[in-house]
Amino acid sequence: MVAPPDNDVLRARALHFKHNGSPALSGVSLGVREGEILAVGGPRGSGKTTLLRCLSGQLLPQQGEVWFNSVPVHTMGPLGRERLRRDRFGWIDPVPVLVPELNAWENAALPLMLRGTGRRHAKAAALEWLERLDVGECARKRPHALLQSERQRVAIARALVSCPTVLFADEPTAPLHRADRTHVLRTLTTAARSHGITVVLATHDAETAALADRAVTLLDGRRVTTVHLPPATGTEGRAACSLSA
Ligand SMILES: Nc1ncnc2c1ncn2[C@@H]1O[C@H](COP(=O)(O)OP(=O)(O)OP(=O)(O)O)[C@@H](O)[C@H]1O
Repeated sequence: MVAPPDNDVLRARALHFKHNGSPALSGVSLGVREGEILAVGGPRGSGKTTLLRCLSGQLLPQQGEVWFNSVPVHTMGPLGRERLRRDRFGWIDPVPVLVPELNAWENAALPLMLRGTGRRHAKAAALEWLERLDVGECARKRPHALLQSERQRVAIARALVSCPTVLFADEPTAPLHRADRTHVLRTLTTAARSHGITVVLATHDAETAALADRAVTLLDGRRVTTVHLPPATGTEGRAACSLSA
């Protein structure tokens, strides 16, 4: 087993994963460089979520390797992977999952408190992120009193609050109106770039993928060839298109 190159914070080698016998990933390999925003594109059911779950240690591939820096995630036990996720990774689901008994700032502050940060400091950091995501006024409301789009912004604040090494975002703007998506995505990508957070972003939306530094595309659990295009004037990030399966 050989660790990935130094500039890859994450690397997958020949990943295979089947859900109850049905293939979701069939030999996917990729590297994610430190600090980059990588979009994982592809149509529904192409394996994006399964790939992010394998990369983040939530699922163990049946074959293949996942490396986080020089750590072989695929050989770690459940406790080690749980600790890795708590201490180094952030996660955004397409649908916000918040703790119903906690208000918005307490939800957003959770990752810091789980790492042992004091309540005062955790609250200040959570409030700052809620403000940036335009839900500062919701700080004292519980999830049931929030709109779905507000809950998703709280979930995004929670994912960013601890400045994770890698943030996995699975269709993070799915519950938002189209008009809100660009603002939230820009907040997310700007925050990631300014804090050096590596982002792996699953999306089937080309506009979202265009905010990334690089895009890879899945089709039926396999990577398809990706070509990089130079940055277009007035747009953030670079575009990419897939040529062949
Ligand atoms: N828990 C599960 N049980 C059985 N099959 C599953 C399960 N999760 C995913 N699959 C199947 O695995 C394949 C890949 O699914 P996955 O969710 O990874 O794709 P995706 O590209 O993220 O799709 P979407 O854009 O719809 O979220 C699909 O055929 C899907 O139906």
